[in-house]
Amino acid sequence: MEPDTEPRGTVTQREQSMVLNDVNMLYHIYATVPPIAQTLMMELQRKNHVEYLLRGLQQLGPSFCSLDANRPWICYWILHSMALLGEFVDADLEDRTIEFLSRCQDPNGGYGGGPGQMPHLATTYAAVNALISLGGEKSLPSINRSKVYTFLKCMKDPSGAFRMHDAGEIDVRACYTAISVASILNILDDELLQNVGNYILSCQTYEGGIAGEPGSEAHGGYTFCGLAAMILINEADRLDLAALIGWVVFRQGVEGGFQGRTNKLVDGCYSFWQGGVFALLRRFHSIIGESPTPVDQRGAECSIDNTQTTTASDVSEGDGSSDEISSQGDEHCHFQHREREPLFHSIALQRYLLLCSQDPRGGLRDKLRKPRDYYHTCYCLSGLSICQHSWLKDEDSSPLPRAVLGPYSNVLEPVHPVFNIVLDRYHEAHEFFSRS
Ligand SMILES: CC(C)=CCC/C(C)=C/CC/C(C)=C/COP(=O)(O)OP(=O)(O)O
Ligand SMILES: [Zn+2]
Repeated sequence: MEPDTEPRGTVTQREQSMVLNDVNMLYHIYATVPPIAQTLMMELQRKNHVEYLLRGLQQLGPSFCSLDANRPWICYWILHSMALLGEFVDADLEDRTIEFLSRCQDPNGGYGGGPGQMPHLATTYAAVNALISLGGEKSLPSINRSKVYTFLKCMKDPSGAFRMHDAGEIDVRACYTAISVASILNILDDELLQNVGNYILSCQTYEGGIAGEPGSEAHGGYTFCGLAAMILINEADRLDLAALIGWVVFRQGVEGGFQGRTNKLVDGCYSFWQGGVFALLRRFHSIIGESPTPVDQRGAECSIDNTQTTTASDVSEGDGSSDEISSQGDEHCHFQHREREPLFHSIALQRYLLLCSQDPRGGLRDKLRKPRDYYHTCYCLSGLSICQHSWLKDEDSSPLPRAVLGPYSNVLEPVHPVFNIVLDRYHEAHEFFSRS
């Protein structure tokens, strides 16, 4: 038998070079086609994405069994993607979705993966975010907040952390989903808050990122969850933020996309889990009135160019003669306001999302050769929005053209990074739950 030559969970050099070959080949094709074809390749295929999303939502009835314990998630992934694209669903689909999610609500509080299923924190978070993404006067009142509160209290462990479900596992995901739901529904109190920060703190690893549980490996998904929860409970400054920033900046690969953890492949969904960490850090620093130190200040003295279309060659290297991807950043200058530059390479990430993750027939995916799915569609679009809106002076202004790769019509709605809900819907929910 062959000895195990690679540590468990680590990608092989062969897997890594296959991904790089695919990506390099596509970027090379992009660089050699005429400008009109480049524009097409870099365009967000809105119409096809909407068609793909609506097909998924229409299938959510009892016959939809493929992800039976995940149906509130499917609702959230689709409705949030629609909201990012600035689209609404029609009244019939809206009613059916609200009715379906109400049937997932447990009589004792919280939402299960389908009607009659055991309530679970992940599907409770998904259902609440789905209903908020839908918005409107029927959707928000359908959430039984006092019962959700009872459910959250039942999930609270004496240690301060949360369990995913009755007698289920304790982890950072459970802490984030509980705190996120409680916060947006305006039911967060001292009892729910008690000691949750200590648990999250115990999950920050020697690498600087956050793991799912104490002693595990730092991962983008859990780093997002841990930091977002710490911001919500006002304890983010207890984390070693310098180490966390140091960890996350090195998760962006030469392909432009992010990996979830050290020595793993890039994947489109981490555009949000890791890209969202930068948006959280920016938000946190603006709350406490500081500016995060840019890792790369090369753009500091450059002037703004008003070109309407930012092309992928804007991210190519040196004299532009090579199509190969280099691990070095680009030499382009974007803004005079260095305090608002993102700490990651936003244009390179947009290039990865539009060229590699986007399926031109609609939907987005992990990487080339992988199939599209609703999870990746949601988190790739969320990451794209984070990129486009990462250079703003404030959250209400529109992105500058140079911040947007491809035609300006690619611009998506901005998200609230803590909840991953489109900003308008977040404000509507915040207002609604503040008065009721
Ligand atoms: C709100 C909520 C429920 C958040 C979930 C956050 C999240 C995405 C956690 C990731 C969990 C994890 C360790 C995946 C590794 O999968 P893998 O080994 O297949 O992937 P990898 O090779 O990219 O690490
Ligand atoms: Zn993924």
